[in-house]
Amino acid sequence: MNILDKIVADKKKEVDLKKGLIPTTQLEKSVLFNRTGASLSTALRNSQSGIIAEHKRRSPSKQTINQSTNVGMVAKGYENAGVCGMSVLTDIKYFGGSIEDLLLARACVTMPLLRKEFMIDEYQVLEAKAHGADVILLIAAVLSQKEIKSLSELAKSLGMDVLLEVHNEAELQKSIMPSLDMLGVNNRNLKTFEVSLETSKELATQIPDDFVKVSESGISSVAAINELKQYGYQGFLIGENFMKTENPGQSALDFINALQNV
Ligand SMILES: O=P(O)(O)OC[C@@H](O)[C@@H](O)c1c[nH]c2ccccc12
Repeated sequence: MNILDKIVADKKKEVDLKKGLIPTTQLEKSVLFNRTGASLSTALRNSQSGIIAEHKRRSPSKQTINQSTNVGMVAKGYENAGVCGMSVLTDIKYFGGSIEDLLLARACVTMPLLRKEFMIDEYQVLEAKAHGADVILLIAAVLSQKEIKSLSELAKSLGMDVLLEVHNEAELQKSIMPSLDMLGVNNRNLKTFEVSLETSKELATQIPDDFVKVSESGISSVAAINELKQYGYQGFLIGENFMKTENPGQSALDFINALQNV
C-alpha cells in the first residue's frame, strides 16, 4: 500500500465515524451553510500575483513544518499580504490539521478559503460548506470519473468553486468536465513525494483554456512563478515556503512584494 492508499483507507473510516456522530441535517443547520461563497477562480483571474497560501503544520513528507501557529493569525497575515485565497489543511492524522482550523480561519477573514482534504464522500462536501469553505479540492488520483462528477456537482450546487488536482495526463483526461473551475497540477507525486515543476510545464498545454490553471507544491521563488506564468498558470499554491518561517503572513507579503518588483 502506498501512502495515498493508506490516507484514503483511514479517511473512509473517519468519515463513517463522523456520519454516525454528526448527521448531515445538523451540518445543514450551520449559519455558514447559507453564506454566499467568495470565488477563488474569479480572484485568480483578476490577480497579478495569483498566490494561494496554505496553512500546513506537517505532512507525510515533512514531519515538522510549523507546530506553533495560530491559524487565525496566519489567515489574517495572509489576507493582509494580499493573497488571492488560503488553503487550509483539515486532515488530522497525516497533516496535523482539523475542520476547526477551517472554522477559525473563516472567523478571521473574508477571502476565499479552500478546504484542503482528501474528499471521497459527499458528506465532506457538506461539512466543508458548513465550516466556511468557498472551494473544495478534488484529487483525481483517488477518485473515479463518476465520483469527480457527483462531488463537483454537489459543490457547485452549494455555491462553491472546485479545484481538481492532477499529476499526469491520464488523470487530466478522465477529469475534464464542466463542473470544475480550476485545474491544479501537483508538482509533488503524492505516492513518492518527488517534486518537479516540470510536471506543471508538461501538462499545461493539455488543460483547456476555460479552466484557471493552478500550479501546486514545491514553489519557493519568484523566478519559478514567472516561468510558470509563461505556461499559462494564473494560480500558485504555496505552503511550506511560507509556513516554515515564524511569520507566514510576513513571508507571503515579502514574496508578493518581490513578485511585483520584477
Ligand atoms: O508545501 P508546498 O510544497 O508549497 O505544497 C503546498 C500544496 O501544494 C500541498 O500541500 C498539496 C498539494 N496537493 C495536496 C493534496 C493533499 C495534501 C497536500 C497537498
